[in-house]
Amino acid sequence: MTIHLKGISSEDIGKVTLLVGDPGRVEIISQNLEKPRLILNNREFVLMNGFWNGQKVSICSTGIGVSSTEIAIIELIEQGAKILVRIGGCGAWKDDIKPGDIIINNAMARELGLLNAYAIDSFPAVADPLLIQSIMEKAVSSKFNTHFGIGLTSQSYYLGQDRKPRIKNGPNVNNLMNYWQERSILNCEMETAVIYMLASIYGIRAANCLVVHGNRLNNEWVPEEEYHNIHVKVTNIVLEACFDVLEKYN
Ligand SMILES: O=P(O)(O)O[C@H]1O[C@H](CO)[C@@H](O)[C@H]1O
Ligand SMILES: O=c1cc[nH]c(=O)[nH]1
Repeated sequence: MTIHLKGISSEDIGKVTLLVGDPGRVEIISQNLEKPRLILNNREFVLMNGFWNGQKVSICSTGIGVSSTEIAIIELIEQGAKILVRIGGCGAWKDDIKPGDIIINNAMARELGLLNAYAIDSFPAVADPLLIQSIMEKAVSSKFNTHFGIGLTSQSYYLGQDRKPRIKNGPNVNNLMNYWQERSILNCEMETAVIYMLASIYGIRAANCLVVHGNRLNNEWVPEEEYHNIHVKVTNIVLEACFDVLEKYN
């Protein structure tokens, strides 16, 4: 079942698999690992593995959005991935969340029909509670401002995230950001719901730990180099949390 993650085997998958959207970020965060090794580079999918405190970890890019993420997750899980954590970027939709802060989402809202090849819309997009708790504790004791709550996974970057390209009105998007703000949504990105739903369907653990790339209300964004450095630090926080959960609960 590795039509896109061509030729990988269960040997390539670590005890923990970190997921990023951007293929370029795989190598950046692999600097946290000992003996980092490139396993695969095909289309939007880059897979590396290495060791963290002697434990095997893999890092895989999912590309942007639902379809490429579904492909990566199915192929990783079917090759034995048991813990998936998305370390990615997001936009904050709440005024007190600053660029460079961290957001951990316990659940995701999403548009109707997302993953309806797998389950009807009432199926939840929720994180593993133990993993989320552990990541939350590590993040809070780090120097980062950390926020916790429900986010939105959108299938669109422009109109579906309340941006205004030349076409300013779609069938469902009037006051979209305001609609979700009134429902206490913290942030928006494009992959987490897919990961949470497929992990729940397969009975494995998943969580996220996102870096706020920018605040959509005041349009402040983190400079690119700082943004990458934050992802590197977040990777260590997440790995500590995952291996704590593995040690306590297996
Ligand atoms: O920072 P990454 O992980 O690439 O993710 C975010 O950035 C992309 C949009 O620019 C989407 O994939 C969104 O979820
Ligand atoms: O606003 C943003 C920022 C990062 N990723 C998104 O999908 N949206």
